[in-house]
Amino acid sequence: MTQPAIELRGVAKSFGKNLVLRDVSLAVEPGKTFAFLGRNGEGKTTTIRMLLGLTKPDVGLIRVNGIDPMASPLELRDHVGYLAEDQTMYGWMRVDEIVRFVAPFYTKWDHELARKYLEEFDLPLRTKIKHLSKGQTVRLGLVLALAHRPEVVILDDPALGLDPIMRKQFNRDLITHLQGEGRTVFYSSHLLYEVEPVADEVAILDGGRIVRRAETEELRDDVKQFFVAPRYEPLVERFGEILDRRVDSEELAITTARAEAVAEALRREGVTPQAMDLSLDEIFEAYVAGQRGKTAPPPIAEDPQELADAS
Ligand SMILES: Nc1ncnc2c1ncn2[C@@H]1O[C@H](COP(=O)(O)OP(=O)(O)OP(=O)(O)O)[C@@H](O)[C@H]1O
Repeated sequence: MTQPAIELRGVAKSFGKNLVLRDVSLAVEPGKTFAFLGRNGEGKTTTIRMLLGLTKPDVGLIRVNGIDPMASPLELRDHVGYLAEDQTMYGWMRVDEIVRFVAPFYTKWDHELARKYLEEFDLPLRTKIKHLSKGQTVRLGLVLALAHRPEVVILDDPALGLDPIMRKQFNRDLITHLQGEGRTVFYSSHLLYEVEPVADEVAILDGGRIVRRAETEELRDDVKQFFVAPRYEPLVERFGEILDRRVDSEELAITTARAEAVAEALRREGVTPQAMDLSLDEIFEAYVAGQRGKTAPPPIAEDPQELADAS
């Protein structure tokens, strides 16, 4: 087996009494774009800081291109490009100045590539950073993260704060400049739909663990919502991993991660399964905020007429 580009094994991390990561294990194959998803505060940035050797795990093993980030932080720099969630740069520097400033930190800096990216991203060389738009700042961050041709690129919610058009543009830039060159991308986000167009695989972090890891197509096939009479709840419980359940008038709406098994079990009972495809956002929500344990009360109608109709 080839060495994974990124590997975490049994990683845990607490801050005081706050147990943020309980037991995180994952391996990313070289050349893949891996989306690391979780709600705000779930520990995505903490994981990334550990990959960069900035935070020490309490227990567990971390390797990036086979390098232990805590033991060899300098060696790691040459192999990794990093774009932070709120890239802060010296506002008084001009675009060309920051590129000249950052280049000597890397032994493999490619001046020609930096020049090419600056041109392709349409960045104004003589403009001060504080006068760049949010979109231009993110693109400049990308130039600084990529011009040393790192094998592994780590992006921490990079499109946060960009408008939808700019987010799409950012993803297009990623596809053009990273995936074409076979680099490994670790893309952290709290929005599944945002990373879906570029991700080969997604992992969902919740409660300090990876609760699901899959290709996006596989997720769509596996996770569906079924509408069944309440008496079939135990059957669905037996055959499907329940992620969410809600009462919807006379029926139960159950979201399961084993759609095929549930459909088959219902068919065996002579019931034609009513399965609904879910959007990626709904799938993500089911994993991180679903009502698994007990039947949730019906949603409260906000419209007074709806309330009157329901009574
Ligand atoms: N240095 C620190 N000291 C104490 N607590 C910390 C520290 N760093 C992170 N935390 C806590 O760890 C938890 C996870 O934070 P983290 O920034 O890793 O989450 P995240 O998933 O990246 O969130 P977001 O999407 O909001 O950036 C939070 O409760 C945060 O307050």
